[in-house]
Amino acid sequence: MVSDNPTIALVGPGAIGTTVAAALHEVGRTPTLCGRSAHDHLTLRVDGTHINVPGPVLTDPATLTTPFDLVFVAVKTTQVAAAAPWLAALCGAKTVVCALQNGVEQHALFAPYLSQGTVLPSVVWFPAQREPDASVWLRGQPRLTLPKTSATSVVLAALSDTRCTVDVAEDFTSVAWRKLLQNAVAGLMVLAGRRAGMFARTDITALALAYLRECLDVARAEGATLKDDVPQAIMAGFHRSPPDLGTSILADRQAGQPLEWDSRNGVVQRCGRLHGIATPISDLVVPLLAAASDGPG
Ligand SMILES: NC(=O)C1=CN([C@@H]2O[C@H](COP(=O)(O)OP(=O)(O)OC[C@H]3O[C@@H](n4cnc5c(N)ncnc54)[C@H](OP(=O)(O)O)[C@@H]3O)[C@@H](O)[C@H]2O)C=CC1
Ligand SMILES: CC(C)(CO)C(=O)C(=O)O
Repeated sequence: MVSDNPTIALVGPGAIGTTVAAALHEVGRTPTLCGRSAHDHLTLRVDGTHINVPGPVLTDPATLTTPFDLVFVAVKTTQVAAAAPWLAALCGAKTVVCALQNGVEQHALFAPYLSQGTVLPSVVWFPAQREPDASVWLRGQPRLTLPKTSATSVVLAALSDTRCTVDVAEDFTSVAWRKLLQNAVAGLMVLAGRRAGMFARTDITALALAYLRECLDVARAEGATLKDDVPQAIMAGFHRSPPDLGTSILADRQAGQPLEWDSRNGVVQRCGRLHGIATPISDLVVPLLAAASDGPG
C-alpha cells in the first residue's frame, strides 16, 4: 500500500521533466531531481512568469539508498539504458515508474532495466522547449493520459490539484497510437529542417497525409481503434499550430543529439512488417532519420 503522501523522484529534468517537476513543486510536492547534468534548480517559463524548482539536480545514483513510491522518468527513449542506474537506486517492489515519453513500447523498453516496480506509460500531450540557458518554455497546457491500471491512482494523486491535468483512458492503446501518429509525421520536420509552418505547403500536407494513412493501417493492426478522419485531424492540428512550433525530435536534430527515430518512426515500420503491411513511406523516412541520428558520415 502506497502512503497518502508518496515520495516522488523525477529522472530526466529536461523539457517535460521540468514541467512536471514545477507542477508538483507549486503544490508543495517537490520531487527529488535526478539528472545527467548538475543544476542547483530548474526554471519553467509559463504564462509570462517563472517557476523555480529547488534542486539540486542529483547526478550520482549512489547518493540514494531508499526506494521511492513514485518515479517519473522523462529521459528520451534513447537514454533509458544510460539512466538504468537511477532506476536501480530509486525502485523497490512497490515503486510506480511513470514514463513521460513518446512511443508505444514503454513496457518493453524498461523491462531489461527494472527488476522491481511497475511501469506505467503515459501520453504526453503538451509541447515544452528547452532554452539555451537550460530553462524550459512551456508552450501548451500540461496534460497527460494514463492507462487504467492498479498503479494509475498513485500518479493521479500526485498530480491532483496541479496545473498538469491527467485523464485516464479505458482504451489506452488507441490514444497512445493516435499520439504516435502525430509524432511519426513530425519526423518530416527533421528531414525538412523546418518547424510546423512547413505543413502550410500543399505538397507537404499531401505527403504527411499519405504517411499518416500508412501509420493508421499499422496502428489498427496493433489493436488501436481509430477513425478514418484521424490523419486529417492531425494535419488540422499542425495547420493551427504557431508556424514556429517545433517538436522535440527537431530540437534534438538541431542540437546534433541522437534522435528517437526508432520509437517514433521505426516502430511503424517494424510493426508493419510483423503484420505484413507494406510501409513504403516508412521505408524511406526511417533510414533517413536513422542515418541523421546515428551516422556514419
Ligand atoms: N519536449 C516536448 O515538447 C515533448 C517531449 N515528449 C517526449 O518526452 C520525452 C522527454 O523529452 P524532453 O523532455 O523533450 O527531453 P529533454 O532532452 O529536454 O530532457 C531529457 C532530460 O533527461 C536528462 N538525461 C539524459 N540522460 C540521462 C541519464 N542518463 N540520467 C538522468 N538524466 C538523463 C537530460 O539531461 P541533460 O540536461 O544532460 O541533457 C535532460 O535533462 C521524450 O520521449 C519526448 O519524445 C513528449 C511530448 C512533448
Ligand atoms: C510537441 C509534441 C506534443 C507534438 O509533436 C511532441 O510530442 C514532441 O514535441 O515530441
